[in-house]
Amino acid sequence: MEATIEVSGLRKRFGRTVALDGMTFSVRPGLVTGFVGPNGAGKSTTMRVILGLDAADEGAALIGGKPYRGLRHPLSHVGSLLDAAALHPGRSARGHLLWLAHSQGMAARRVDEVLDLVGLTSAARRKAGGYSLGMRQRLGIAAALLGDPATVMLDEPFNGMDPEGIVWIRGFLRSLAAQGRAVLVSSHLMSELQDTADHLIAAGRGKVIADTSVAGLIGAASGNRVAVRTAAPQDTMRVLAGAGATVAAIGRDTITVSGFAPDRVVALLNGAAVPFSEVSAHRASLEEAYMELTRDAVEFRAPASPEVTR
Ligand SMILES: Nc1ncnc2c1ncn2[C@@H]1O[C@H](COP(=O)(O)OP(=O)(O)OP(=O)(O)O)[C@@H](O)[C@H]1O
Repeated sequence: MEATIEVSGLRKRFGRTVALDGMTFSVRPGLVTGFVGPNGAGKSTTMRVILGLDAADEGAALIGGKPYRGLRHPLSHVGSLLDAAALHPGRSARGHLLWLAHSQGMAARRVDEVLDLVGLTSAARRKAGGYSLGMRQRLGIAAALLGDPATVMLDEPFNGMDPEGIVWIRGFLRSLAAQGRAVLVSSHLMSELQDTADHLIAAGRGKVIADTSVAGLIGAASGNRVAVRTAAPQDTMRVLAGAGATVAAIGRDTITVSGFAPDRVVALLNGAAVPFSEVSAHRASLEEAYMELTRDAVEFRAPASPEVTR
């Protein structure tokens, strides 16, 4: 079966709340697709509809061309992590997975394989009630992989992960995609998906507001911009905006400049005796690219309101 998810025209209301308002996108094999958007955008509801846990009022969700309920051995087609907290606290990780494997007619050997894949082998016999949220996420991911599915769908898998866990999960998601699987990962923090997602579906108010490759998004957001690192951001902005550049503050000590080549930026700052530690071609972070996409960036444009740069 092909590793794809196709969602078309999903609509769903909970009473007066419109959770899904025509959600439409597809997830392709061999890529990590980030599913992003603010709280309440409809990400979890979409995933629940894909898995047949919620019924849509309208529209269709297909996994490898079939609705979830039409899959004969669902866990071998799609693995999912929706709520890592939903565990029996008295059961060990191994016990939990054995129970799941048994209910699906899978061999116990596969349980040890997935425990190893997610790095839980040494904690496998401890009770899950004592697990940190990060360990529960790993256990949830192990459960998702039990059936060696072509499609993997994880809702907020970075939640509760420590920095080491975040690095691990990024690499892990990349390896799942490299094996040809279709991987859909939701997050409301863009930084989590940095260097991980190949493609991005951005949702807002129950529908898709952007469906784009990450490389294209970052390329477009980077533009022909120059990044300046400086301990004097206000002076830097004043001088460069005064000379006609479009400038934007993207961090405490980083300014981006459009319209000027790096050597012109250096000459202007030197000429005005403004200190800086680095001037380089700018590569937008995923978070920055997303902010631009959703037009949240704070921008200072040259002639518009010079007083803001003072
Ligand atoms: N079972 C439910 N009953 C009532 N309203 C619900 C239910 N599930 C979701 N909603 C509402 O539907 C909307 C979409 O919620 P959803 O959880 O899908 O968003 P989300 O993008 O996953 O958000 P988050 O990032 O917070 O998980 C929200 O307004 C939410 O309050």
